Amino acid sequence: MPVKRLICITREGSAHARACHGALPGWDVCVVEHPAAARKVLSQQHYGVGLLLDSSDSADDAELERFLHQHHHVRWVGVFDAHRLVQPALRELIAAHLVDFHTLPVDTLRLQHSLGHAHGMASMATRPALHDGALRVSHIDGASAAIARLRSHIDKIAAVDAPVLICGESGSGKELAAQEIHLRSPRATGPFIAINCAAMAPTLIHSELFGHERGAFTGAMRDKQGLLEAASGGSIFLDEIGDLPLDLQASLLRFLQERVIYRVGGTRTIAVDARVITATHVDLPQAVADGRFREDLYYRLSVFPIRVPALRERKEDLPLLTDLIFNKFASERSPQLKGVSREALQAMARYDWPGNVRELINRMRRAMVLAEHRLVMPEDLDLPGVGPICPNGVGLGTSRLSAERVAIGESLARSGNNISRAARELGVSRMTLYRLMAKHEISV
Ligand SMILES: Nc1ncnc2c1ncn2[C@@H]1O[C@H](COP(=O)(O)OP(=O)(O)OP(=O)(O)O)[C@@H](O)[C@H]1O
Repeated sequence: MPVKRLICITREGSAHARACHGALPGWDVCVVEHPAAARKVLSQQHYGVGLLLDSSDSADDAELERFLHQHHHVRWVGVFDAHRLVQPALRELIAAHLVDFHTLPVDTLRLQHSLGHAHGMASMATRPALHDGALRVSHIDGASAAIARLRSHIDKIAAVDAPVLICGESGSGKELAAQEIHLRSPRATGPFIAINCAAMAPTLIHSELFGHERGAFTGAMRDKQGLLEAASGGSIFLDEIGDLPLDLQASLLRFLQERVIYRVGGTRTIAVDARVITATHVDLPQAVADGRFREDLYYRLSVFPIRVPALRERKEDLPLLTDLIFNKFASERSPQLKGVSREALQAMARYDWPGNVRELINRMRRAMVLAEHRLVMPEDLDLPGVGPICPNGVGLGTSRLSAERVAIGESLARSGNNISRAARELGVSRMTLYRLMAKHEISV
C-alpha cells in the first residue's frame, strides 16, 4: 500500500501534537512549526493532505489564512480548542479552507477517518502529468490533436537553424511557440529577444534593431548595439512582422542573406549569428499581393511556416487550460472558490474565443476574483452571446450535441487521451467513443 503523506503544522512539543502523532499509524508525517516553514516544504514536495494542529493563537490567523489561500491544493483538516470556534475569523477560515475540523481533546478514530477521506479526495484530484515537472515536456499546454501536431512541428523545426514564420490569431500562443522553438534548439542557452514590430515607433525601429554609431543622428551620443546583435548566439523573435516598414524589410532581407548588419550611421559590417523567428496574425501573402510586404523577404522568412491553432479549433483543451489557469492564479481567487462548475465549462465550449488563450486567462482571472459561489459559474465569465444551455433559438438537439462534445473532450483530457479509460468513464464502449469522436471531429 502506498504511504500516505501528511504535512502537519503544529507548535513543537505540544502535548496535543504528541498525542495525534501516536494516533496516526500508516501516515508519513512531516511536522513544521508555522506556515512559513510549511510553505518551504510545499515548494519542494507535494502533500495532498495537511493537518492544522493546536493553533491556539488567534494572532496567527491572518497569516494562516494567506497561507491556506495559496495552498488550496492540499486538503486541510483542523484541530482547535472548542472555545475558539466562536471567533468569526476562525469560523470563516474553517468554512473557506478546511475539509473537516475537530475539537480538543481529539477523537483519534474520527481524526483518522477524516484524514483518510481527505487523502482519498486528494488522490482523485491528482493529475501526475500536470504536477510532476519531470513529466512536462512543453509549456504549450493542451491535449488536443492540434496541439500535439504543433508540438511535433516545433520539435522538428527547433533542430534546424532556419527562419520560422508563425501564423495564428492574436492571443493564440505564437510567442509561446517561438520561445519553445528557441528552448528546444541548440541555441537554448543563448538569448531569446522578442520585439513587437507594430509597437515600435517607425522612427526608432531601425536603430533599435540594427543599433547605431555615435553621431548617426541628433541624440546619438555613443555607439549602441541593436537587438539583432544582442540576440547573437540565440534567437530573435519579430512579432507582427507584417508591420515592419518597407525600408527595414530590405535591411532584414540583407541580414538573412549575408548574416551581417550595418549599424545606423555605420559603414563597417558586423557579423551576427541570430536565428530569426517571426510571427504574424495578418495574411502575409495578401500583404505581398498588395505590395505592403516584400515577396523575396516573405519566401526567406517562411522556410518553415507553422500555424498555431485558434482556441475554438481545439475546444477539447478548455478543461485542461482552465484547470491550469485556476491553479496558476489561485492566490488571487475569492476565498470560498474551489473550482470551475460543469455549467461554466459547457458555456466556454459554446463560445468562440476571438481573443484565444489570452482571453481565456483574462476571463478566468476576473471570474476567480468576482465569483460569489464555491465554483465559477457561467455568469462569472460574462461570455458575450452565450446564454443558458437552452436559450431561444438553440434547440435541445444543439445543446445536447454541445454537451456531448464537451463531455468527451473533458474525459479525454482527464484520461490523458486514453480511449479505454475515457470510454469507461463516459459509460460507452470504445467503438462508440471512436464513433462519437469522429462525429465531433475530435482526434487524439
Ligand atoms: N497552449 C497554451 N498553453 C498555455 N498558455 C498559453 C497557450 N497558448 C497561449 N498561452 C498564453 O496565452 C497568452 C497569449 O499568448 P502569446 O502572447 O504567445 O500569444 P500571441 O499569439 O503571441 O499573441 P499576439 O498575437 O497578441 O502577440 C500568454 O499568456 C501565453 O502564455
